[in-house]
Amino acid sequence: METKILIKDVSAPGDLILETETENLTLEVELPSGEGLVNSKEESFKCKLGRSRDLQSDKTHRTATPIIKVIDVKKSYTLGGMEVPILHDINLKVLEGEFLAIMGPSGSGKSTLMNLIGFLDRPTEGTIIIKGLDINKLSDKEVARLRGLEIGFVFQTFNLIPRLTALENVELPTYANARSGVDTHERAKELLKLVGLEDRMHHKPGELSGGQSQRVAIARALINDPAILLADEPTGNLDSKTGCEILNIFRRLNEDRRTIVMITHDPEIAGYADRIVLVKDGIVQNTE
Ligand SMILES: Nc1ncnc2c1ncn2[C@@H]1O[C@H](COP(=O)(O)OP(=O)(O)OP(=O)(O)O)[C@@H](O)[C@H]1O
Repeated sequence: METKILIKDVSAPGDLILETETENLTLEVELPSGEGLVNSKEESFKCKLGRSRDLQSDKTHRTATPIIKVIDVKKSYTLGGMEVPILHDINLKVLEGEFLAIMGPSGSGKSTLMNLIGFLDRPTEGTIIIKGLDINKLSDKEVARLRGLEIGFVFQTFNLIPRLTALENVELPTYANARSGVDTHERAKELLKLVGLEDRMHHKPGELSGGQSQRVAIARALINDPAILLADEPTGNLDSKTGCEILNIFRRLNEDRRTIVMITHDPEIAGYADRIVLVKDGIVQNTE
């Protein structure tokens, strides 16, 4: 039996919010009953690596508008008084609704690039524009707010707070930034249901498996309904089956219009994305 959820009003407390603030669209999401984005009973959700034909043909949610623009960006670190260049003249556009994989060898600058895209760091030179806003023209406070509302992060090591429950971890970002009119407690519960952790809400990270922890991290990343999800080796600490389930969650989120940028060194995992860019020695080797 399937449950149909019709999401109409993003402002009503308790609603599952899957829309951006600016695009007040009606959206239908069909989920297997009680399973959210994860179906542990396997049937309706095939865990298969690689792009499915359906995925490639159904890209109606993608627009031609770049949501991320990286323009002539350089990044250096100062080490022992010396400036060490890490990224050289990076130019990259990510379209709204796109699923992009960034690949490259260890030390090539992938995480550095992701930190810049996620406004966790500022470029030494060049411009980064997220949703039309130029980081160079924003104060630290404005950058923090934009990051808190529009960007969700998922890391290889989950980065959950050990003494907080899954539910408390998911709610945590809303103490710093939250969208007005949203019941964040209810939304955190809905998101945990969505990732299949309804029965683990009150467990602490030490009582969860790696896959469950990563699902909590994904729910946390979605708590403020960000337009962009940034994932740095999200399956790096997981076995292949669990990693595959996480990738399927990303795929569903992307089908629901979320822009995803994922770092990976694994070509098979990168094959899940719409497009792959290669970073080598601090240079983007291909932009298409
Ligand atoms: N805060 C920092 N200070 C100095 N050097 C840094 C800093 N962060 C990263 N680096 C250096 O920048 C280079 C690129 O690091 P980065 O983490 O971006 O690579 P990566 O491609 O993500 O690697 P990996 O796949 O191993 O995670 C490395 O040589 C690293 O030592």
